[in-house]
Amino acid sequence: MLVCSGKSTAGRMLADALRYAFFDSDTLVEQAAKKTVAEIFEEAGEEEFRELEKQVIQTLHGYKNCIVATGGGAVLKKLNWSYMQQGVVIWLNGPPSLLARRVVNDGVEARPLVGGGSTFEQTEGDGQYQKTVEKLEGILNERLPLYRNADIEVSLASTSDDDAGLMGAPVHEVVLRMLKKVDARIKEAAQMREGRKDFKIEENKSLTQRLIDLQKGEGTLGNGRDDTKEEE
Ligand SMILES: Nc1ncnc2c1ncn2[C@@H]1O[C@H](COP(=O)(O)OP(=O)(O)O)[C@@H](O)[C@H]1O
Ligand SMILES: O=C(O)C1=C[C@@H](OP(=O)(O)O)[C@@H](O)[C@H](O)C1
Repeated sequence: MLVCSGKSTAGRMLADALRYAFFDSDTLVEQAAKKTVAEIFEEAGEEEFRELEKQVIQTLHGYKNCIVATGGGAVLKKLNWSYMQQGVVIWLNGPPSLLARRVVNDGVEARPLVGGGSTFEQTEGDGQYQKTVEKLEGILNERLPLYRNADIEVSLASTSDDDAGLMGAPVHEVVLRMLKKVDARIKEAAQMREGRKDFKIEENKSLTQRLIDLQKGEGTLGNGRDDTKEEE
């Protein structure tokens, strides 16, 4: 979820694959404020940006069948979590060394927290890259416990160890990883729902005995089937 993890790029492709609508919260904030994210940070400050971002996420949370790419700092507001968790939250997890390459490649100016803004001293070449890595490491350290609250974590690591892998896994691979994990999660949830529907307390062990077993750390509440019998 850090900057340049590909939330907008991969999010849009995921939405296309699912035929869902796609929203980019930074873009909606910019449209509402009629300023770029960098200008909002510069002129009104980060807190004002966070407030606008919260309003956008609040507006979007009621929508179904959509993918929302939030800004990397949306995790900072508790209220945003209550909106985001109406859906499935995906963490695109890549190391600062990788993301810094993308930031520098794009130009740091558009990313106020890592490069733009008047407080950041611009340097050339490797110095710029190194500074960006350090900045991202600092942000990641602060946010890691929050990113870990995501429902699904998708690695941005490339499987190729040549130059092509320096920018991370290609976007179609990232989208495939997201689809697989979302699919697995949906199936898991469906199985749990089925299990609950299947629950028959009158069969086999009594519910009281099952609860006693559970308290002792033995067995599960299960679905009413006799756990001691082999599957046929
Ligand atoms: N899987 C990828 N491989 C290589 N470059 C990528 C990948 N995903 C995104 N990028 C590039 O990284 C930059 C940031 O992508 P973006 O989707 O805007 O990230 P975010 O929305 O997380 O800030 C863009 O230049 C984009 O083309
Ligand atoms: O991580 C952050 O705090 C931010 C990330 C940016 O979005 P992207 O992650 O889409 O670059 C943008 O919302 C703003 O510059 C703040």
